[in-house]
Amino acid sequence: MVSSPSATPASALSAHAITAHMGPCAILHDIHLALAPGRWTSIVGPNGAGKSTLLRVLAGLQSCTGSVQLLGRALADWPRRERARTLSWLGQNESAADDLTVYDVAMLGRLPHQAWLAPPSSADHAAVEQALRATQAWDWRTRALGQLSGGERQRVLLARALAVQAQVLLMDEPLANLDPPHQADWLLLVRELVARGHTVVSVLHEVSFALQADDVAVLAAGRLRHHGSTQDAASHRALEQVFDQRIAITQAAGMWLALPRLERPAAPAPSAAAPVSA
Ligand SMILES: Nc1ncnc2c1ncn2[C@@H]1O[C@H](COP(=O)(O)OP(=O)(O)OP(=O)(O)O)[C@@H](O)[C@H]1O
Repeated sequence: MVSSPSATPASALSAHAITAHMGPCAILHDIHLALAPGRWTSIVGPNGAGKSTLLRVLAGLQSCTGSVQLLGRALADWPRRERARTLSWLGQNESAADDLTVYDVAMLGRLPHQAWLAPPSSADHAAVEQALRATQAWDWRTRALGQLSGGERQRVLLARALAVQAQVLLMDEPLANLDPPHQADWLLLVRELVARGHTVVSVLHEVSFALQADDVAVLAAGRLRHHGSTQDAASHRALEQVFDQRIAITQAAGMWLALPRLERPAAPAPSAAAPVSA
């Protein structure tokens, strides 16, 4: 079990009355969300729903009104390095120096643990090796990041996030570019993290993968439409609804899966006021 700076907080992460703007546009509207410790939550919703923005708010990377609490303490009250050791972040299309070796990229995850200008400790090296092995990236450790394919690169960036050994991990589209075996490996990895008491929050487009989480937060048009267990029928209905009934959630091989509905939605009936063509 991972340690917590405050005595068993009710939420690993919680958002209170979050509203976020991009320029004049409101992107998130009055979001209230409490994520229990030791669980994996998927954030799901249509394109543009505000999923990445919400994840960035939870990470303290996006300005907003309202407040976010990490382990019971306001995000803004955490000393920077302590927060960086406690909350790890894997962003979408992350940039990283292409000239760095894979090993050095993963070592960046250890920066919050290192004293200013101090060389990496044996614990840092051990954490980096463990993370690179967990993502099957260890064999490329001397290669430059810029020489890797999209999926290989994603596994190195995942290793960087794992090397932090943070109690809370936030991942935006962690499955991007991963092939099916490595998607399955990611799933197993997250389950191991959660079994060890970590809290994981991931934005996932692939609804079938999102349904393997403990909980799902369903967003649409910047509003939280539903938050509940992935096993609950209410969660399935919320997902089908925000995707305009174009998916059907069904059980197969003991798992909940989302299947595409291939029939097109019925066209709206012509309005009485519509002009009649000659
Ligand atoms: N820099 C920006 N300026 C203006 N609007 C933005 C900016 N970044 C994002 N948006 C808008 O904010 C909304 C939410 O974006 P966000 O990336 O959070 O959505 P998302 O649910 O993660 O989408 P997707 O599934 O397509 O990745 C979108 O309508 C998007 O166009």
